[in-house]
Amino acid sequence: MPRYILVTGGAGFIGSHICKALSRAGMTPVTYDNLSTGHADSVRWGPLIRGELGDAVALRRTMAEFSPDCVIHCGANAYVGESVEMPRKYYRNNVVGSLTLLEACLDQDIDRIVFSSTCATYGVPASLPIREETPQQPVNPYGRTKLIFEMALEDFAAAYGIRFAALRYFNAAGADPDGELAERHEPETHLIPRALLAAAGRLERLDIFGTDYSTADGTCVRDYIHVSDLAQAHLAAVNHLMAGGGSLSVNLGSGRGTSVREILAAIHRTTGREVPVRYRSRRAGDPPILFANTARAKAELGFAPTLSDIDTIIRTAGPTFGLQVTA
Ligand SMILES: NC(=O)c1ccc[n+]([C@@H]2O[C@H](COP(=O)([O-])OP(=O)(O)OC[C@H]3O[C@@H](n4cnc5c(N)ncnc54)[C@H](O)[C@@H]3O)[C@@H](O)[C@H]2O)c1
Ligand SMILES: O=c1ccn([C@@H]2O[C@H](COP(=O)(O)OP(=O)(O)O[C@H]3O[C@H](CO)[C@@H](O)[C@H](O)[C@H]3O)[C@@H](O)[C@H]2O)c(=O)[nH]1
Repeated sequence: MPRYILVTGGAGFIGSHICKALSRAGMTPVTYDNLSTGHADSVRWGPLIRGELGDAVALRRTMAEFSPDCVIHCGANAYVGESVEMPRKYYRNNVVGSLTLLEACLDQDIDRIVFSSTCATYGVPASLPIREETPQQPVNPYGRTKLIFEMALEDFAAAYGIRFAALRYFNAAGADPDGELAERHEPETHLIPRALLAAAGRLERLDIFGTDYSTADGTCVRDYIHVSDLAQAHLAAVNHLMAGGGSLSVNLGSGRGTSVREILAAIHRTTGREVPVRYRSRRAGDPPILFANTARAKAELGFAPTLSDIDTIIRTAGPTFGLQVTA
């Protein structure tokens, strides 16, 4: 009997890497995706069901057809800036759509859910490194929609006996080391792909948003985690729930902070290319420093990243943009 795992957003950047990892572990991912930002040609390891999170009928039909052991819920809108301008879209998709999915799970007796949450739920953290107990005080609509669904999961778990893993990703980056998948967002807003586009001459220059932060070099610090490491953490979470493990909320990061300037230095080191830059003012809503305490991921899921050093992240992402990288 094939073991099916339903992956919403499986055609997206992170979801497609998760599907590959599930397949390698002997499971069959069933992608449920409306292809709003995902790509059909990234769905290679199981069926693609083209559908909306808000479509309760299609969700129930898909669940009845495959009887998945677990749902991994990656489908969402995920641009912080857009969420400030278009909160309606974010509440509709990330809250109403996610609740429609959760109710369908209840109705179809699917009681294991892995959720793509985010360190954006912490807002400007009260202390560093960020622990799971650090107060969650999101500073933008995107982070709030993700926190609302975390709360729904907790309430549904207490009342209806579902079990969940809320995985709070830090900054996903890099690409499949085999070169089968890439980060393909349109528009691309993330730092590393934009910097690589600039290094490759496909973008005139990279805007650096703020050089006056109270960090060592004045630029923002983030915790970059390789997308294939993230995928492995999802496998660990699925296995945890399948083995009867309890609900948990876990940070997924490398545990290290890297500044914007350090990213540019790594690109120079690994590709030999300078990134042409322009200095701009701060981007609204950007916390100065975010990085994870990773102890719980290690203790509860046995998860430790192996590809998340910056040079490996750049080396795996570089070829997507036509850049030669050092071995
Ligand atoms: N990229 C990051 O650094 C990061 C960090 C923290 C959390 N996350 C979360 O991880 C998840 C995946 O992010 P990503 O970077 O791969 O984004 P992505 O845009 O590449 O993937 C999202 C996928 O969800 C699909 N989708 C969106 N709305 C849908 C709907 N209503 N019905 C069906 N499918 C829908 C899209 O078509 C796409 O394939 C998101 O939930 C995001 O909030 C991402
Ligand atoms: O052209 C650019 C793009 C970004 N940055 C800076 O680079 C850092 C990283 O930015 P970006 O790559 O856009 O990621 P975040 O804004 O940190 O958001 C990502 O990481 C979050 C977790 O930290 C997730 O929740 C979001 O979904 C995901 O988009 C920030 O300090 C930005 O100000 C620049 O200086 N220039």
